[in-house]
Amino acid sequence: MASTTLICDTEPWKDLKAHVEDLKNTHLRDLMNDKERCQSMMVEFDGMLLDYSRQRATLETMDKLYKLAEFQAASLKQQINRMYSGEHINSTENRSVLHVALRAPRDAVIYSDGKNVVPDVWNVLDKIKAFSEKVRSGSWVGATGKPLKDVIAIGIGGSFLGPLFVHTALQTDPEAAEFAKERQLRFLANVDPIDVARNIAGLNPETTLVVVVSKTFTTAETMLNARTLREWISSALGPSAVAKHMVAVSTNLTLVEKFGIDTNNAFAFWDWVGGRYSVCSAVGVLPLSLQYGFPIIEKFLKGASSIDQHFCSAPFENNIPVLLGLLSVWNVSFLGYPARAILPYSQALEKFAPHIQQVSMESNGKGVSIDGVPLPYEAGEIDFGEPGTNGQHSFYQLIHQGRVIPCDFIGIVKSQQPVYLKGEVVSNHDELMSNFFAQPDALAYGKTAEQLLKENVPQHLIPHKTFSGNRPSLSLLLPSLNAYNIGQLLASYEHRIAVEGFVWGINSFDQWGVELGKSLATQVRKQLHASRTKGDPVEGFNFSTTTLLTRYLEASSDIPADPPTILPRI
Ligand SMILES: O=P(O)(O)OC[C@H]1O[C@](O)(CO)[C@@H](O)[C@@H]1O
Repeated sequence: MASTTLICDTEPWKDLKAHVEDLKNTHLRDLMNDKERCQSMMVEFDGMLLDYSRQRATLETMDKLYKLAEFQAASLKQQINRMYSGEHINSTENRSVLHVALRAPRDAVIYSDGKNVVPDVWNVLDKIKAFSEKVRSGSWVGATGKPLKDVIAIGIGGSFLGPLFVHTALQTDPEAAEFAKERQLRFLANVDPIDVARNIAGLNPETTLVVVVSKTFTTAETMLNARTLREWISSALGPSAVAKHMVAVSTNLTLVEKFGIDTNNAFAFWDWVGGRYSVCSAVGVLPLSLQYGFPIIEKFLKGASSIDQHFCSAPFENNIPVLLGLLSVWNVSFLGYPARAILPYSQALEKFAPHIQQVSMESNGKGVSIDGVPLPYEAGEIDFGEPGTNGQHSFYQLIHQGRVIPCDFIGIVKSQQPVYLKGEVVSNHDELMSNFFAQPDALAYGKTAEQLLKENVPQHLIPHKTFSGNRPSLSLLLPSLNAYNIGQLLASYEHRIAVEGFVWGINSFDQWGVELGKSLATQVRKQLHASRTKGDPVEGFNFSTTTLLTRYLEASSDIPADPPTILPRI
């Protein structure tokens, strides 16, 4: 059990604070000259290579970080063990945190509340396998007897971002793409009717299966979108078609049934799976198996499981998620860099940063310790990112010469879609990877005024063309980007974020911060209804909101009080 002492009051924390001073005058240029240091800052596991030599850290820094992690207030190893053994480490919701069980081998034993949950996990996986095979083979057909070749998955937040990331990453993997021929998978997340319009554009309800994904089955956006697509199906095919065209993924099977979905076609998961950690549950596995077939998705689960085993068994100095997590704590809490850029040099990973943004910011964006004590230090970080090289032509200017933002460069050895053009200097993937290798050095070394002078740069441009360097980054090199590697990448980041939260002494597995906005929206929804249907004046809001709401209502007063059902048409 972690102690209630705040980590910032411990000796290892204070020691690290003091250690920042030792590094103040050490430039990354100099650190990079120390080959022995660089060698010890390369870690390999299961084909993944992590190089963190471009962090503003020495081997002494790493020792101090390990000490911090081992110290009683952080007790990282113990906390990891508590997670794997199903203790209720999500204490504000009194829940275990067992997303590792979602990808555990069939014969693994993982307990939550005295029960081995692995057989339940595999019951659902087997059910998904059977169902997805029926749909994919055409033995499950729609209400008019046509096979269902298109899937719309409705869900938001954790019930959307992870599956979207994996789908986007698999789309161009030749093996996965082969199994997805003639099929489409789309994601409807935003309650904005434009998202509905875009999702149904070009689809025929007769050949479409809708998967409603919601842990709670109460999320306002998801439920309105689900009712909208239910209407889209039933207005085209009759209400009885819903049973053939809508299935659900949820922990709340009672509400699934109430909604009108046959619970035989509902795929369960459990309250010990946090929404943002649910991509390996039916939340991701069902839509992805419908698109790519279960065997491909099983490989993804195996990749994640490989990292799960590594995370709970490797010593800290060889443990990729632990190293990633500790370095993030170092950057945020000691070097004072509040943000992190996630920069995959792979277009297939274009949705990785948005997914990790939720996993990280919803997990660690907390202001109090796990015991409710206000934190005297900042926890969490601002995550953002874009695939290289697009990011280079967007926000890298700030990263090179403006603020210091530690960067994660993620590179892939073998492209999913290689292109070679006769006569070109390098292949297209080598061109991409040239940037992957160049950017970290540009950030670390920079360019001095002396160098510019030697290049005869005019004096007045020297300040503008100088790069201070000393900007930290890390590089992660994956052998390829198939389902297995995608699983590895996902689990590495999930665990990294847990490590950060464990050290900061916060609860990374609740998300109370999303509640206030939701309840205020309920009040606005009631007002809009009352104003539109009974002409009630706007009441109970501050001046600003009253003015905005009144303007909104007045400017849209042509909308009838009780309009007929209208579905988008594009
Ligand atoms: O799966 P549900 O219950 O619809 O919730 C969707 C998302 O909403 C949140 O509760 C808050 O945004 C997320 O944590 C969750 O992933």
